[in-house]
Amino acid sequence: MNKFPVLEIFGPTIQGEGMVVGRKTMFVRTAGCDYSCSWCDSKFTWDGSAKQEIVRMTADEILAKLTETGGDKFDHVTISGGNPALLKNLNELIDVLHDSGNEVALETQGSRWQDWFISIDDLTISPKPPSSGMITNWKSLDHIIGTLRESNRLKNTSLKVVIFNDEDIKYAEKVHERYPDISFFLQVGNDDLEENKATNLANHLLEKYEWLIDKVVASTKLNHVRVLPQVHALVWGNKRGV
Ligand SMILES: C[S@@+](CC[C@H](N)C(=O)[O-])C[C@H]1O[C@@H](n2cnc3c(N)ncnc32)[C@H](O)[C@@H]1O
Ligand SMILES: Nc1nc2[nH]cc(C(=O)O)c2c(=O)[nH]1
Ligand code: SF4
Ligand SMILES: [Mg+2]
Repeated sequence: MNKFPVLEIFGPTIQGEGMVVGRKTMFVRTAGCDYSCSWCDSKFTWDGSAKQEIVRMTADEILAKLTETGGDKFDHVTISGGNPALLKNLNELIDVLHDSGNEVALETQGSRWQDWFISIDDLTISPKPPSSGMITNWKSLDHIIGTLRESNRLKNTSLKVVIFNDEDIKYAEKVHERYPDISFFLQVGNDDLEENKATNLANHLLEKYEWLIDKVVASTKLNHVRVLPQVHALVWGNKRGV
């Protein structure tokens, strides 16, 4: 069996973002990313600072740890990172999770395709706007969305763009125009990753949320969309493992 680099296994908690926001879920966070977003809230997955915490685990070992941590208090597992789409054999984990009665969600940025995307129940693709410092490879994104469409998986797929400024709004409009039939989410960007008091962060992020709502309401190109904050950031602030 293949081993996967795991940085965190936690929960049950709620999915704080996007298409299944509020859903009770466990999290598996893999190490390693092909991007380096300026505002990444999970930099420890790729900047080397948590290198000694990475554990190489088989799918069975991950399920055992999920069960040890969450008991029988979960039936949904979200895989995030880093970019879990760097892991070619992750189908092994998805199969083990499905076989044990779980639904499986995945968070990725849309830079790499994997064949196992078609077995994900809740697939979130989060292309990165200009504020991240990353450049979108539209060919890759077209290929990913096109393959999901041909495989009849668009019902299981969503796009989620994190917004920090006006340029990011323009980028979100472009993404939504390019893939109009995919469930589309705009998410408040957290620009204060150092704040360690949850209530201070919540007050700040709620102001950002109001700004984002105002922008989307005023846009003629963002109609069939949803606007959300990171609910976990409102409740627990910048705490890790929630
Ligand atoms: C940490 S990433 C891991 C998965 C994948 N690498 C990706 O970016 O989609 C999970 C989600 O958190 C979002 N995110 C990261 N930093 C953020 C921040 N400072 N504020 C709001 N959302 C953020 C990402 O855009 C992504 O949708
Ligand atoms: N509660 C909670 N919801 C989340 N949604 C996406 C997360 C992520 O870091 O990928 C995340 C996370 O870390 N915690
Ligand atoms: S793609 Fe995701 S994990 Fe990678 S740097 Fe950007 S936000 Fe962080
Ligand atoms: Mg997060």
